[in-house]
Amino acid sequence: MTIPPGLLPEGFRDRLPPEAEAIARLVRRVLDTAASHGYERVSPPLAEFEAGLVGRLKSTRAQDLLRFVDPVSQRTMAVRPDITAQVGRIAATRMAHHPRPVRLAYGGSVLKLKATQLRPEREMMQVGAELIGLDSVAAAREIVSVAIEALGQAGVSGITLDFTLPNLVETLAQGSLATEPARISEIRALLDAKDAGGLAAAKAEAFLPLVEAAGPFDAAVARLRGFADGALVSRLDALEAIAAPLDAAVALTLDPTERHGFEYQSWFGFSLFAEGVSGEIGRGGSYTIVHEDGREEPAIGFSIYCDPLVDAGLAPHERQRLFVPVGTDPALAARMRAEGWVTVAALTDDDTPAAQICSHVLKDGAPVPA
Ligand SMILES: N[C@@H](Cc1c[nH]c[nH+]1)C(=O)O
Repeated sequence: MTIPPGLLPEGFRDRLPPEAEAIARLVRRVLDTAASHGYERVSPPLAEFEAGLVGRLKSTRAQDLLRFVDPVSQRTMAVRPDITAQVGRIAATRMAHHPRPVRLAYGGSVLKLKATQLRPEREMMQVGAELIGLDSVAAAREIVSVAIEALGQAGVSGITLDFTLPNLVETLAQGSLATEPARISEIRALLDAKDAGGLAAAKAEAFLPLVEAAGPFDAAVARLRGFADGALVSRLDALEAIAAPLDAAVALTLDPTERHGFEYQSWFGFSLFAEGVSGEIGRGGSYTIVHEDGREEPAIGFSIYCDPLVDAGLAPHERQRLFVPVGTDPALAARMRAEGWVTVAALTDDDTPAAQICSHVLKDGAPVPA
């Protein structure tokens, strides 16, 4: 079968102007915000040995990776589906002796093996920050506030933050809601489906309050406090402490059993949404990095997905384009650029502002609308 020219595999695409620039700018703004809080950039490779991507964080599975045999090393390599695991590898190896906590930031493409209905694209631009060495309330507060500040700097408004407690069900099942290990996955599936009837039929009514509580943060916390389990109470206290300093403009919700996309997160997780954008724009939480000697280290971080934001028309290009006719003094064009204009030089006499998508033309030394 011949592949038509220009056809890309399903889930892949070219970004054209102005979207390619909008993505780059979004990445830049998030990284600049993270840098201003002390997060230094690392740049791991696009692909690496499969073993490096699966072992480091709990529950990344080899079958979820796009794998191939490297003709050079003859070993199985995989394209990264998430940069967090690579940052974990760096922190556990080359930066293992760096004083803790280590603050690192990253931005780059990731590749998912399969698209989802909500996200048909398989390649995505991920940008984020990780704090390694701590997963305390103070660390969570910092990570959540840097994520929200970064989105604000990138021009994203109408943010909703949905808290979750990724390993709560396991904790309760080993504690006050003692459950046989064999039944935990059945109960998890019923909780995922928010199947109250199913939980009752499975004689797991004790977990029902977790389904019923999901919703706006304050009301959800109040409901769950009635559930009064020691482990849950301490997590609710932690969530309240994380939520307290947040800008009132950020809408807060809590879905205590949401775990979709939180395969490796531990006690704390959150998803980010923005008005007018379908699906999540970011996600984060606490997790554990496994070192070479088996030692486990706590960490916490966030990732923002730039594609849905740009697809929704956010982060538009605000600089205006100025058409510079043939024969213009280069020093004048340079002055315009210094003033913030994008200058587009005509290289032939028949070029036009319309052909160069210019909003203005340089005429008699000054910009005038085209
Ligand atoms: N990398 C995770 C989010 C995350 C960052 N740090 C911790 N969790 C994701 O994209 O789902």
